[in-house]
Order: sequence, then structure tokens, then C-alpha cells
Amino acid sequence: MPLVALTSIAKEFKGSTVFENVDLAVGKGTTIAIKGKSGIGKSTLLNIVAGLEKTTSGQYMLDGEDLSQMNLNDLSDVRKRKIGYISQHSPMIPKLTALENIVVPLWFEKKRENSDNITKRIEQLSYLFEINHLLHHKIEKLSGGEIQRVGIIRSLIKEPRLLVADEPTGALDDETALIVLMCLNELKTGGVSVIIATHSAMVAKHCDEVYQLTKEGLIRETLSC
Ligand SMILES: Nc1ncnc2c1ncn2[C@@H]1O[C@H](COP(=O)(O)OP(=O)(O)OP(=O)(O)O)[C@@H](O)[C@H]1O
Repeated sequence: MPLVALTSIAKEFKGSTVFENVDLAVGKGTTIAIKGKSGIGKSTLLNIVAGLEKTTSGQYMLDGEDLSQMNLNDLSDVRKRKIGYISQHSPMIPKLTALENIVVPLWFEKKRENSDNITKRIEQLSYLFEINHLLHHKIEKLSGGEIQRVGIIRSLIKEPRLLVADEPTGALDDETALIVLMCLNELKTGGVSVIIATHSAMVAKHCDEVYQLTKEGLIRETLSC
């Protein structure tokens, strides 16, 4: 069973159709790139996948749960349990350290997880993403690529099954973007599925599957070697 299954998804804003007939199946540990011209609806589609927005019609199954039938409260609960989200500019608190920013999502947890487990997870991820030496540095002193890696670790702190990334490398130069991409690809080994909206051919090249979003649905591209 795929982790994500979208069937005939359509989205309208005030009666105007953004897209329709969107079908997508995302396996565990798979990275997916969604391309498409500006304004076609990539962010809207990712917001739906991230549980931030409702579909107008169609079915969205995530890990066996039907998100298309849920109200906003239940969607928020699924988001907390199963979905991580990053965008082009991960919002950070500049005067706090990288580590303090990473644990912000845990401030709002009713049930606190064992802090040894959290510390271990942050250590592992920060070594993996090569920012372990920066954990106690203030965010305002870090580069864009370093901040983006802090953002990815923060989005993974609650061990989501799915990471939704809206133009995660859009504000970075190619070299830094590649480092961030490598980090995202590393998540596959832990079974996390990643869906990335991007304009970048380089980003798409590093994903397992690439799709073009059109008004009539998603079209899979064949990858050339
Ligand atoms: N909340 C909203 N209310 C009304 N219209 C919206 C809303 N959000 C998005 N839209 C419209 O939906 C369309 C798709 O927008 P979206 O941001 O998803 O496109 P995109 O493909 O991500 O664009 P870009 O590549 O430029 O970021 C646009 O025409 C936009 O104006």
C-alpha cells in the first residue's frame, strides 16, 4: 500500500478550478518532484498533501487514513503525527540557537517525549546533515543553506512518515542546494517519503520520480540518465 494515495483530486478557489484529476501514489522512502509553471498550483497541491488545506473533491489517503473526509481539527492532528513541512524560507527565531529552534515544535506537545530520545535524534540528524558543530550558534549567524538544514531537522523532530518540501532550495545557490538535496535523499534510508515542489531541473534529477502538474492532472516524466 502506498504511503500517499491521491485519487482524482481537484481544487477550486471561489469556483475557479486550479487543477483536477490529480492522481499520485507515493511509496515509502520515495522522493517525488512536482514541477510545473508558475501559478499552476504546486504550492496548493503540497498544502493539500501536508494537510494544511482541504481538497474540493477526490480522495486523499495517507498511511491508511482518509484525510479528504476529515475536519480541520483532525487534519491538524494527522499533521502533528505524520507530516513534516518545509518551505523556501523556514521561519526561525533569529536570537535563538539552532538547537533551540529545532525543539520549538515540541513546546506545543501535550505529551512530552523522553528528552534522551530527542537529544539522540537531534545528534544523529545534525551529524547526518553536517551541522552538529552549529547547534549552539544563533540562527542569525548561520548561512541560508545551514538554516535550511536546521529547518529540515526541525521538520523531522517528531519523526514524520512524510516530508512535504515547497521549493526547499529556491533561495540557495546550486552548490548549497545540492547539499540540502543530499540531506533530503538521506531520509529515504529511514523510510521517510519526500514530496518536493520545484522549478529546478537539478532538484528533479535527484528525485526517484518526477511529475509535471497541469490543470488536467499530474503527468509522469521519464527520467533520462
Ligand atoms: N487561498 C487562495 N485563495 C484564492 N486563490 C488562491 C489561493 N491560493 C492560491 N490561489 C491561486 O491558485 C493558483 C495556484 O497558486 P499556487 O501558489 O499553488 O501556484 P504555484 O504553482 O505554487 O506557483 P509558483 O510556482 O509561482 O509558486 C494561483 O492562481 C493562485 O493565485
